[in-house]
Amino acid sequence: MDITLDSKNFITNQHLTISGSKSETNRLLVLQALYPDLQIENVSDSDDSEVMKKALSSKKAKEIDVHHAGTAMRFLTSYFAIQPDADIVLTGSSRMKERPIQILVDALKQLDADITYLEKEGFPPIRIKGKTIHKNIVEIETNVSSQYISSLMLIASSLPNGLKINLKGNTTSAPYIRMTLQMLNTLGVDADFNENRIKILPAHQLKNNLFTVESDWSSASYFYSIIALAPIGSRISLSCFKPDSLQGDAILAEIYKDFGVRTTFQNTEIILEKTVNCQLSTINYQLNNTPDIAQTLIVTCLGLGITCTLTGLHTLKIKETDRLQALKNELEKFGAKVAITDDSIELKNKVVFTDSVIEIETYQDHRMAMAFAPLAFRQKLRIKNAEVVSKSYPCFWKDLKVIGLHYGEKFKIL
Ligand SMILES: O=C(O)C1=C[C@@H](OP(=O)(O)O)[C@@H](O)[C@H](O)C1
Ligand SMILES: C=C(OP(=O)(O)O)C(=O)O
Repeated sequence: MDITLDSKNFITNQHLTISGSKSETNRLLVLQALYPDLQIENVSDSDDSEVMKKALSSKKAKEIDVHHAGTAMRFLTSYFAIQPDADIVLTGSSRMKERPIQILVDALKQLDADITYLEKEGFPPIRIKGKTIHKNIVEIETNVSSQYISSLMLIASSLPNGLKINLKGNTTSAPYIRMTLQMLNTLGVDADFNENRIKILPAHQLKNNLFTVESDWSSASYFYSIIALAPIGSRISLSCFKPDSLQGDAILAEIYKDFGVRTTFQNTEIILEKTVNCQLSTINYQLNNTPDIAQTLIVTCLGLGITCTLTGLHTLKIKETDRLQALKNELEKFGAKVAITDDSIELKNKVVFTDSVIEIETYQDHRMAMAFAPLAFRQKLRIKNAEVVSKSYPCFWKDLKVIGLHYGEKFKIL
């Protein structure tokens, strides 16, 4: 499905409820499989969480296909490795077969797990024969994906001897590791993280059995971008969010001040309001902690006529697509000059928007579709394969319609 966007009118005072964080949800689903008394509120409606639920409930399956869901692939690898009756093949989309998993598999093998590669060494699909794991010390590299570390942390308290994880190298996406740690602590698991050591004690049961998931800040990023590109006075409220978020992407409230967007917390809502026009001509961000908002940010900059350099992005090449290359390809369609390296992207000029329609390819990446949508304030867009958004945000197009963004004939509610 393609969507044509042509947005002229906008917006005051609309409200949206954003679904639960997919990162928090997918952690809790693993923990719920390990501690069945756990109850989860505000579960994510994302495809990635649906995939996770299905995988964890198909006890007799011989093969599980996680499609594009990175967290499901990584978290389920550890989960099945410690199920004594499991003998399962974990596979995914063709892109998933290009997303590395060796660092995690090697760490689990240090613990005596039985995992083999079925196609290419280091990549899914993998065969996992589960067993009881008695070892309790592991060393792991941290500069490729934080999901490997979270994956080990999620099974740690279910191991008879708990787990000590020694982290090696420069940690990428660190807030996601802290999210896992804080969630374990909130549930009453004894877990701590000091310098480069994580220590988690065994727990037969959880002390707290209810967890309410905060809504998804990465999903909120697209509304930050919309408000940044909208006229002064535009405003939208989103729920359910907390000032003391576990999600690193909550930094959006700070970052978007630079673009004239004020965030006010009111009970469980955030109110985003465009208060001033952005006076900046250029901006730099180091996004090693928050890779998922890189696409949103660079598109906001293009829309506002701000040049920018985003660094700390080496992991973007191994996400749903090579996001650095995909951004370069699509931004250049607007006349942008874009330079990429292995870990950065630079937008070098201000572009002139026109009356023509620009077609955006989405590369099977939900965030390509959602990040470009706010540019409808500047240029008519045709977003190809718009249904990709369901990986994290199935109601995205419907929600844009609710807040008054208008679409061409091809618009359909998903
Ligand atoms: O743990 C998580 O929930 C996630 C960690 C990050 O991945 P990396 O650690 O691979 O960067 C992030 O990009 C992804 O969307 C979700
Ligand atoms: C990178 C992402 O997800 P995952 O790695 O879980 O596929 C994402 O949602 O942007």
